[in-house]
Amino acid sequence: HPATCAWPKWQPLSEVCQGPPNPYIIEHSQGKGLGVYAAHDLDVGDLVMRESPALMIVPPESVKTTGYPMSAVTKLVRTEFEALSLADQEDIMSLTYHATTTEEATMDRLGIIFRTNSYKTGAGIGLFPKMARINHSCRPNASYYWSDKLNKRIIYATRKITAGEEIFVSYIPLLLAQEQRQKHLHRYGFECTCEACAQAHATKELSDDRRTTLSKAFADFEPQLTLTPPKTQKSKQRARKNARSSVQLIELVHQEGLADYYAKAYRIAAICHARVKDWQAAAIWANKAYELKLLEDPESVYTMEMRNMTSNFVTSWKSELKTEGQS
Ligand SMILES: C[S@@+](CC[C@H](N)C(=O)[O-])C[C@H]1O[C@@H](n2cnc3c(N)ncnc32)[C@H](O)[C@@H]1O
Repeated sequence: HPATCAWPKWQPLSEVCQGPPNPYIIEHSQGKGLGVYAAHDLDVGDLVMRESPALMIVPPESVKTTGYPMSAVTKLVRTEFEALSLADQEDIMSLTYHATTTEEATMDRLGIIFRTNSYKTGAGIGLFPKMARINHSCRPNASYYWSDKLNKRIIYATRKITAGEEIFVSYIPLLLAQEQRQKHLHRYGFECTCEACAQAHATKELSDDRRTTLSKAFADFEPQLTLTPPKTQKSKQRARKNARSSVQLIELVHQEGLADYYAKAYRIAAICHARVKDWQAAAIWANKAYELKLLEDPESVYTMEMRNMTSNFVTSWKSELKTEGQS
């Protein structure tokens, strides 16, 4: 390999550098059917899988109360499926599925497989037969994004993963108490026994509290995330309070081990500290968010946003230091 090949860190595959064998293996997972395991140690940001959809559809508009019109989806899926090779069709039909009683009465097996295993891909929904073997955890160690440019879905480690450890993503929103999470998971047909759900009662209550507090805090912060400086005495006071609360938010998200939400919390802290002109803290938090966003998707608008914020806050911090030095 050339010296520039930094596999398995994120890097577009070149013709020269194909990297070592897959960073994952698919094997039996106790009580969960098949699962995906790390073939070697993985660091935060390391690539786990990159896969193009074996089948992709652009669904009709989703209805707020009932979701996608499943009969239309099933029809689209069937058309795409019939254009595939026999081997690809067999691969898809071997995937696990779970159907509700209504689904069993109204949908065919292919439609149900698609519903249980598909993921969003920008404007479409795709089926990725290898990724479809990844099981769910309410405290996952991996996350994903869709790259339009590569036409691939990318799964990367969000925590350190040791060789042999199972790789998990989340199928559902995670800032919910266990009971609500379980309701979301019913459509996949299993009772979750992940490390977050299997905790003893008292620890689980604490975990539920943290998740509901985080959910409310993220929603409360949202309308206040502007870089316009506060003008009135009252809004200055609120901005100072927000800066303190944003640090508590980070502590909470770390305590809960929800790596999927770290960058979101760092971004909030960066903006809140910029509003009170604490440029050093603002720059540090923005840079932390940038580092995570960069690992996830170097080209996303969120990565660019955090890069710009970091550079602006560093500039303000430098000019503050210069002014202090002159006085
Ligand atoms: C997308 S598939 C994942 C791969 C699947 N284990 C297989 O063998 O193909 C989703 C299905 O996996 C199982 N599953 C996923 N996460 C699980 C978990 N945390 N506990 C138990 N079963 C799980 C459920 O049967 C679910 O419907």
